Amino acid sequence: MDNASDRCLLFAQHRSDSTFEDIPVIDFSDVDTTDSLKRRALVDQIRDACINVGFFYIKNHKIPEDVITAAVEIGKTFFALPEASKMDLDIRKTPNFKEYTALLGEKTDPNGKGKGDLHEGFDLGWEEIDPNGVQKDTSRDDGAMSGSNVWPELPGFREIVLAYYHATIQLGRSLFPLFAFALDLPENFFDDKTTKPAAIMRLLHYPSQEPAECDMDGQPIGIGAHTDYECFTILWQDEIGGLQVKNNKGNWVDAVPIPATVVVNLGDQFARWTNDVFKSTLHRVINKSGKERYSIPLFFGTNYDVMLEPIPSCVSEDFPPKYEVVTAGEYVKSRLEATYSHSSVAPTF
Ligand SMILES: O=C(O)CCC(=O)C(=O)O
Ligand SMILES: [Fe+2]
Repeated sequence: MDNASDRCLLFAQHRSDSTFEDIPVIDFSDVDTTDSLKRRALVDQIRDACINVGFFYIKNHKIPEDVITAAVEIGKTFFALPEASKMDLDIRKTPNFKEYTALLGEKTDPNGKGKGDLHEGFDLGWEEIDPNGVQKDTSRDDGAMSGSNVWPELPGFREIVLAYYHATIQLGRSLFPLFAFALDLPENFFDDKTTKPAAIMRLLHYPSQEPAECDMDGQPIGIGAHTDYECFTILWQDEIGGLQVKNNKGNWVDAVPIPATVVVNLGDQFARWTNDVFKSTLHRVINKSGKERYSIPLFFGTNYDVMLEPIPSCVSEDFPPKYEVVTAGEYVKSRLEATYSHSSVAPTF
């Protein structure tokens, strides 16, 4: 393949005509292999999932189970605190979309008919782990979500949550060379674009909804239909279920919980960068299980100042650029502002 048009054709050939009914499960046991055939086999599965589904599960992801369990449990402890103490950390009191969002505080589908999303969340951004437990000033001034984290006064919370955060960041970093390979780019293509990655993590809690509340007609929904804003999301979900992904036919496909996996889905930064060769797929959550649901998405974006311009292998005369070029930070910030804009109390951006 020696010109962009041929490569676009190649990507188009990978696009299957049929719509997906299941989300593929990809085994990452061989992610560090030096065997080029095995690596290519892994990349082929990833390319196929990125072009046709926009979602895949990873099994053998190497995030230690005890690190996950500890983060989930301390998250449950946080959400069980009295509402007043959680509201001390209200996201509207900080300039960079950090800390606590109450039930109905967000409306992830700004066009949705409901009052907002039926979940509460705790948001944090990039922060180094200090072995002495001393909080470093990690504030950055290069875009939305870049300021320092603020932590609840819950013993162990910061260390436990950051341990999960950094284990998941490590998995995220191992994905970029694979995505680059899948796009016929040098494997280090994303290295200089992810030196200060926008890596936003959320602890989420979804109360159960009555089935009658799920008719989408003016009623709240766990999280409204949306695409994610960054390059990709790594999502841990518990065994309750409720995440749904929209396929090409317009049907909602359940992303059923599979033990010992994480879900990866592509976001809008990749869709813009690849001129929609990689899909940023609509998804939503409805928890009608009768039980509480917990999940932890980590949104892995590029440095905020990176221009989201289509990579050459994804544009040609037949596939002209679809999106206006903006920086990654401007894009994420505009989407976050839309998500919170329905609230009666405006955040202090
Ligand atoms: O909780 C989930 O399963 C999905 C959350 C999600 O889509 C998001 O936070 O963007
Ligand atoms: Fe999402």
